[in-house]
Amino acid sequence: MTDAGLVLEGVSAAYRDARVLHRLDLEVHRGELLVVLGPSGAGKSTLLRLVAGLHPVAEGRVLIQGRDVTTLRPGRRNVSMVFQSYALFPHLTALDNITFGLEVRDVSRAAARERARAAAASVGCAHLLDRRPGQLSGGERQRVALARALVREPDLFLFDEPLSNLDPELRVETRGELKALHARLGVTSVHVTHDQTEALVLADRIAVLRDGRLEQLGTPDEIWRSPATVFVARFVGSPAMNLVPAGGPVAPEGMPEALGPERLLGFRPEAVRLDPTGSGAPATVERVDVVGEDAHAYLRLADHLIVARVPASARPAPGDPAEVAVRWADVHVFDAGTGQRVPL
Ligand SMILES: Nc1ncnc2c1ncn2[C@@H]1O[C@H](COP(=O)(O)OP(=O)(O)OP(=O)(O)O)[C@@H](O)[C@H]1O
Repeated sequence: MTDAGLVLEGVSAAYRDARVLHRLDLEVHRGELLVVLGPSGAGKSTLLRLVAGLHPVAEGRVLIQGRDVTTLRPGRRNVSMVFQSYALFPHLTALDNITFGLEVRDVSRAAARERARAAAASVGCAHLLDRRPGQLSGGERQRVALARALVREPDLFLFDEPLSNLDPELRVETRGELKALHARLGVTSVHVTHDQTEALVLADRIAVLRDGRLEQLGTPDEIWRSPATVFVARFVGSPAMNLVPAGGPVAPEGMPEALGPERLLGFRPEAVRLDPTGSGAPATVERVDVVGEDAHAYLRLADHLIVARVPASARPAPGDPAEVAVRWADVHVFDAGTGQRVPL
């Protein structure tokens, strides 16, 4: 038996006949913050709901700190879930929302209120306890929802896109606070998002989910530096990694051997150099998007469009000729058929 924070063993889930998770194996270390990252429909929410006991397990087992909870009711799993929608009761004050359900678990009313105040203080909403959800901003509601999750002192936190309803500035601020809170409490956490930046910033490790299957599990550094598949390579990074067939329009500098079109070469926009050295591939600038200090220059090379990230101050103009160079050290190689990374 393992005492990992959470273990999924060959777990499948379905809606009627449609299977949405396929024999997933996943181990989250105790105290770890794992981010499940994937596009819409990948099965992220289903995975969380299944761990919380809100969706049935079709096959396999779920273990929380070594305890098999596969068939346990949600209330018996000692798990706290924070939803995107906050899921607060509109007719109750923040304080009553936080303590709701605590008193039935053999905690006296006074003790429950004491714990609620402490939890609220730790997430900065102690001054809001008398208000109802309708009198709170989105960010304040999210804090109350967090306090409600905290006060239960769970073995496992589940976060279902808790930042997605916040405006960009508040999202960045709350993301930082969540990370600090996790570092302070050290409770095993699974956080679901489709936002790659959120995943890279928050996670100890990232599980990339695609069509109900695990595409890659690794630290943010591993996911960024050695994406296991074309899917991960393109999903993480914005603009997405360029991909061209080997032997095609771009010949990386220092490439040790010639590769055939059964291989794909991947390189990030920031790896593309536009300085004309006379040896790069000739291209034409098709479009330029300026994003503050950065510019994304889209370059046409025969049938291929690749994107370069350059300083806005040094950006080319649409219609300009350009020369594209990439260093071999910046290139990722994938199998064109399977999409798998090819070790070099
Ligand atoms: N109640 C339901 N009945 C039938 N199919 C469902 C139901 N809920 C979700 N699905 C399907 O299950 C798959 C996984 O959905 P899920 O909500 O887990 O994905 P997700 O990765 O969380 O997506 P999002 O980021 O959009 O929330 C999708 O194909 C979805 O259409």
